[in-house]
Amino acid sequence: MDTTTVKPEPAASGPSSDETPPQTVLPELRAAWWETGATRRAEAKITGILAELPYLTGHAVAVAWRADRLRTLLVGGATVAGGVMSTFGLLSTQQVLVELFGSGPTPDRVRAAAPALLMLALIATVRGVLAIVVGHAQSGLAPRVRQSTQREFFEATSAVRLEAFDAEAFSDDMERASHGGPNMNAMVRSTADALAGLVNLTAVAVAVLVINPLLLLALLVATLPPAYAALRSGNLEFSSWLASSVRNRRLWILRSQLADRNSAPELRSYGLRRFLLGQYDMVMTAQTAEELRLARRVTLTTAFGAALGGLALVGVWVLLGTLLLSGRIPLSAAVTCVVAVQAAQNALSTLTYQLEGIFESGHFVREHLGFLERAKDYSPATAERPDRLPTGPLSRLEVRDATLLYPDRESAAVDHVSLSITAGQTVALVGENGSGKSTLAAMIAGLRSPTAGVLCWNQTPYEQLDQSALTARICVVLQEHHKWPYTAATNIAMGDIETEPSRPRIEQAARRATAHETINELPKGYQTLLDRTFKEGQDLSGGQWQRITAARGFYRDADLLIMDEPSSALDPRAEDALFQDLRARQGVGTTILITHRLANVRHADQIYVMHEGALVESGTHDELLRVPGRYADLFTLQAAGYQG
Ligand SMILES: Nc1ncnc2c1ncn2[C@@H]1O[C@H](COP(=O)(O)OP(=O)(O)OP(=O)(O)O)[C@@H](O)[C@H]1O
Repeated sequence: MDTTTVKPEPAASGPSSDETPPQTVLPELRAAWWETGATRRAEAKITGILAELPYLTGHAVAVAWRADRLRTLLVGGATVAGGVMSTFGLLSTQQVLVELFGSGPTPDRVRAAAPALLMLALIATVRGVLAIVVGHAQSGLAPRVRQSTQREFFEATSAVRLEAFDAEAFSDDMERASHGGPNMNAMVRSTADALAGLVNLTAVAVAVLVINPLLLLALLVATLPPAYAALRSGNLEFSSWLASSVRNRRLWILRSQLADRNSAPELRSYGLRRFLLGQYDMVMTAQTAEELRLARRVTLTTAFGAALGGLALVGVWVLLGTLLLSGRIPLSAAVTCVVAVQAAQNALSTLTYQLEGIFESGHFVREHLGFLERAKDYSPATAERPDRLPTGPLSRLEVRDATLLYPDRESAAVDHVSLSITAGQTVALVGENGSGKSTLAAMIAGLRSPTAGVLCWNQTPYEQLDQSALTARICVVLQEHHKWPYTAATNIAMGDIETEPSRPRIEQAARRATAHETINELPKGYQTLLDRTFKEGQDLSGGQWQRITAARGFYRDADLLIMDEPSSALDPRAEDALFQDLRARQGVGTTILITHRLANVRHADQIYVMHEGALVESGTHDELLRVPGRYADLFTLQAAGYQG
């Protein structure tokens, strides 16, 4: 996009050395959700816009019809009726003029024109009422259209397999499709308004035809060239708008560096002010140059359009003058034609504007529909298969030669891993960062499917089991937990959303996770909203959130509890309490623990050591310490740190 070479002032460019080449080209921004639509509009030819209209308007009508038939009928019916009224309005205007331009004394002429004038007033009133009906029906239709479209979208996003979110294209698609609701709404509204413009234009043409067919020629001369110019300058206006919005996005990025609380401490402590101001100058100079270039082209095209409109009007006057002088039309028809031209130009500008709207919002509607189709590729297709087996209580869990390769990654995150866990055992997964522990845990939890190999619950492969029944028997406390914007009580009770929340059970889970005191100290105790977006909402520290997350895990009371780094943010006392509780589960429930604090896994029945996706060692703590290996190395290293 931007290839302008703009060097920052040396004084303002901050640290630069031979190894760091000066930044001479602005880096491309990743496309924002709206950019694809706007770029498409900026590049579209008029024929391209017109070619898309039948499909888009047809879809808009179908969506509106499904959302609310009565209101759709009202909008369509009242719009057409309004157009019919416009025809009668013009015919009455002409009648008034015929009477006023007739012969005889003025009072007689006015009296003769009175019925047509009354008719005009009546038509204006009916048109006003019809406009209110259309407006009312449209406002009722809008929320229904938006709601049904958004629900469709959320149904798809909440159903797709977790793997979908690994695909970059899927996330981008999802971002763009998430705007389908408002855009579907806009498209339905634009379609209705375009219909109004079209009906009004037709109404004027019909009236003009009835008055004198020759006037139709004048109408065409007056309307077609400006319509062409309007659609053409639309492209450039879009390009110009795009350029300014890109500047705004760049500015927004810079604001997050120069005027933000989070960056403020580092900006000062590293003395980054001059460097960042230099970046600001570089970005804005290049961006402004691009905008000015486009502004010049927009001015030229707009001037061209205005000149075309002016020429068309001159053409109309010349044509009318010729027709009048040759006696082929009366004066009243000529004056009515002038009124008709005005009305037609208004209708046409509404029409072209709405066609642009349909095309632009239609792009996002297409994105939305495309996304729903693509989401089907990620849907758990077999989840509802009737032949799936129920999941009984866990007696043995097996991972057989399981491998998982993330998209766009060369090496497997989990590489041919086999292990087995017996009910009641506490098992630990340890290893360096990125060794595949969380990925393996996600497979065991049924959140991810292996690329190769199988996982079995009591000898039955996962894919033969009823998926929701399987995940109901497993609880995962994730390393990257989500901060749900609900009360503390709900945050815990969400661990078992299918059962009625029970306060004693919530408190018991909180106590086990050492969260009870923390919650009681909040302004509204368990009823405190844990999100500062809400009035009286509170935020918690990282460790306090971690306690709530652990409590949610305990609340579920599942056969298998998987805890991925449950204590990384806990203070030593809370950590000790948590692991004592987990130790008490040993022999009663099955637990998989992932942690880097190896002292916490000493009591595990089995420790699996992972390295670069593979399982490299296994055994109890004592067994693993007896032989030189990764576990012994890591443990000794950590222990030495504590001994000082
Ligand atoms: N969603 C993902 N898409 C692509 N690669 C991923 C994704 N999640 C993890 N990885 C990669 O897979 C490998 C294993 O990651 P994983 O999170 O399982 O490691 P880990 O042992 O749990 O690490 P840590 O101790 O840091 O939590 C890493 O190389 C990581 O970069």
